[in-house]
Amino acid sequence: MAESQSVIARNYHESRSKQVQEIALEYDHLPERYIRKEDEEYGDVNNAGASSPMSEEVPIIDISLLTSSLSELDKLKSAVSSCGCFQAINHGIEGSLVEKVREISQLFFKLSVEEKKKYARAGDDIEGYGNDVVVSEKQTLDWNDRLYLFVLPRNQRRFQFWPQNPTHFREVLDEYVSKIELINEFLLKALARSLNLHENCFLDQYGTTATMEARFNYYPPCPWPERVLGVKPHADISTLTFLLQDKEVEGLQVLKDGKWVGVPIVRDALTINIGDQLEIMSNGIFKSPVHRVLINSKDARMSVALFCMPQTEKDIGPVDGLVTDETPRLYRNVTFTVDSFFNETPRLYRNVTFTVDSFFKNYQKGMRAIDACKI
Ligand SMILES: O=C(O)CCC(=O)C(=O)O
Ligand SMILES: [Fe+2]
Repeated sequence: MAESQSVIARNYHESRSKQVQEIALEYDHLPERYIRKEDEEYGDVNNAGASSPMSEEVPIIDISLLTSSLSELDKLKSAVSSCGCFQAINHGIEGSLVEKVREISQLFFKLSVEEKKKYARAGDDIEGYGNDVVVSEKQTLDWNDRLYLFVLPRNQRRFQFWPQNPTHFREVLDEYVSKIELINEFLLKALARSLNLHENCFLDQYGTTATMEARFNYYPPCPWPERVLGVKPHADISTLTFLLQDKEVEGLQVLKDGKWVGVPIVRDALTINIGDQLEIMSNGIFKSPVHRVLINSKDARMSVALFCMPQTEKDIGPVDGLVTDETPRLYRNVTFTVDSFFNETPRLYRNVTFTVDSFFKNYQKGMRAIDACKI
């Protein structure tokens, strides 16, 4: 009894104080806190460990054609209305910049844990370097270390969390963020046109000082890959998410018609998915997909996600043209805010409040933030 208590205590302490990268080096045991539970899975559990990269399930869209080709626009609409994600090619970001983004991520995660901890997240914060955010003692932890940064608005950046090593980290990230800002705007217009709406209808709700968050993900290999998940099933709270996948190591899956579908690596492509806020704005036509990340026993995997969000505290709701007698409003309005993580006195709004911490709390309980907004 005393022994098992001490094992529990050891596991608990480890999951709080150690990064996954450190745990992965001790090949003798897997802390309990990381072992996945069946009741946290979505979809067909028999399919839970399967990885089936099927490129036809996640369409490749040539986004340079979206202003000139109606068939490409239609292909985009059908992709985001079914699996909710696509692989964007010809996005206009030079290959050399994409490579640099991968490189700064790689160089950062290669630093010693002590060096990385200079940018460590505070216990009650999301921003910074760390592993899974702990909101409950029962929560299963993701097999993932990350660096989380609020990159927009520019005047609210907290540079104490932006690595100075590698030295070009800040410059490269800033350049990449500027490019993604433009693609995000371009795509929001194209998505509106694909529904025969005024091209600014999503952008009008978006506001003038948008929010963007960056998450650099590092997934160490695990000797028991089927017992952990890199990221638990979740949907993003964003409007659009831009993901730079690892160049060689797969792992991302999206839930499509109750089955997990692998998202293959497509050279030079950005993997883009709809987030909850665009599902709400489109009154449910565009789907914010549930997705997760599998781990393997041999190779570490890296990815960089940029989450584009509207200006905080703006009212977000289904756009006028999409609410009709035949297609009634499916969601209440939401207001997106960035609250401190353990804020015990949440601010009240007229509408449902979508906070980053409510997202994490729902996520850790296996629920979706968007469920609270359904009528
Ligand atoms: O690493 C990936 O491929 C996906 C990561 C992800 O879903 C996230 O950071 O929200
Ligand atoms: Fe995600």
